Amino acid sequence: MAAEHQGREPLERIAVMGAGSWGTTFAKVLGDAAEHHGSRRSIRLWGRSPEVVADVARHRNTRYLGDIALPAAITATLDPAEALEGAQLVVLAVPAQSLRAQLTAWSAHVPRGAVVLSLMKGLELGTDKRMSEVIAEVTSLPAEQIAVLSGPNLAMEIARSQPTGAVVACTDHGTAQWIAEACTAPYFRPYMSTDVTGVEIGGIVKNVIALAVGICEGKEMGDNTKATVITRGLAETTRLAVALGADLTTMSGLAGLGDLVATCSSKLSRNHTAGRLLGQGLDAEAVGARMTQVAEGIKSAPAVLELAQRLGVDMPITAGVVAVLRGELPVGKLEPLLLARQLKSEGD
Ligand SMILES: NC(=O)c1ccc[n+]([C@@H]2O[C@H](COP(=O)([O-])OP(=O)(O)OC[C@H]3O[C@@H](n4cnc5c(N)ncnc54)[C@H](O)[C@@H]3O)[C@@H](O)[C@H]2O)c1
Ligand SMILES: O=P(O)(O)OC[C@H](O)CO
Repeated sequence: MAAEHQGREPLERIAVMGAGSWGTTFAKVLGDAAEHHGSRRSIRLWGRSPEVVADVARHRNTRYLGDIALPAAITATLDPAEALEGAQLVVLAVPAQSLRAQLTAWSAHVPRGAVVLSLMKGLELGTDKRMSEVIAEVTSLPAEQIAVLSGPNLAMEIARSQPTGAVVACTDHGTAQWIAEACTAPYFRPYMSTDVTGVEIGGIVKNVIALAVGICEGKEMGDNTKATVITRGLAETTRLAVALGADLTTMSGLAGLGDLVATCSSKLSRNHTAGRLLGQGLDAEAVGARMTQVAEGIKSAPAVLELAQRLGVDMPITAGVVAVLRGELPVGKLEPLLLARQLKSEGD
């Protein structure tokens, strides 16, 4: 099926770099998709923990996914070169702030014709670059070989085969379609887009807004408050995305509104959880110490704010979250600060 697009061959050899919650779950999606379509496929999962790699050999990743069984097509290795050898698709699922260093170490082993797909939802601190931009810089691959996937994709729900949608974006529609076909499973429905910027910005900023909603929850505020933060959060996400050249419609789609709603409402969300702890009075350091998995919004929030300020985009919720994270604003002052802002029209 995939061979019909851009002369690409069927997707049989995939490397997934990162054996945490999402890397492992997406490997499972790819394995289940191949099984569903009766296709041959080898999925090599790179992990840095010997225990996790040994567990995956027994078709489990207990640390991240409990007793969920993994498809036989998935094997795991500690050796990035072994994972990457001959890969047609390289899927990246490590914490955003570690990507540049890791990919630099791996890039000599990335096959030149491979497409690189980012699953990550973070903005690089210090450069304010999106993951697709970091990938382009480190690998020098052309845009048609760089794709991103985002949407309301809480890993544990997907690992349990609960249905969801996602968006695969690449400037080249054929590449997006090739990937979308390869990851279509009975419980996973990808849509295609050429709006890489919009899809990434939706995924990055929803983590910051989820921190804000988590703060509301930690302070035991009600649903009106949370709905207001979600809605105004979408407004500031949209302002940033459009200033960066994204399509407005992406923001009302799965990678915008869809992911924002999922992350802001779910107890499974690490960003939402981190926000709740902030709302209960813990400082950023104490919250970081409690988290066993990455909550990208904590590190990305200052980068999002810096990017917005550089573009002259107003992002008051993000600014408030950053001030709380930096310890510059007591969490109890966030609400009065946001409510006391100058009156404005809703569309502004
Ligand atoms: N978990 C989800 O539900 C989900 C869904 C969609 C997108 N994402 C995104 O996917 C990316 C990966 O998230 P995840 O949930 O798999 O994270 P995780 O914390 O569950 O796993 C991260 C993995 O990266 C590895 N790793 C490699 N280098 C690392 C380093 N320098 N520091 C820390 N860990 C390192 C860890 O060992 C671990 O296997 C994030 O950008 C996240 O926003 C996650
Ligand atoms: O657990 P979180 O907060 O990283 O969110 C996971 C996914 O991004 C939800 O789509």
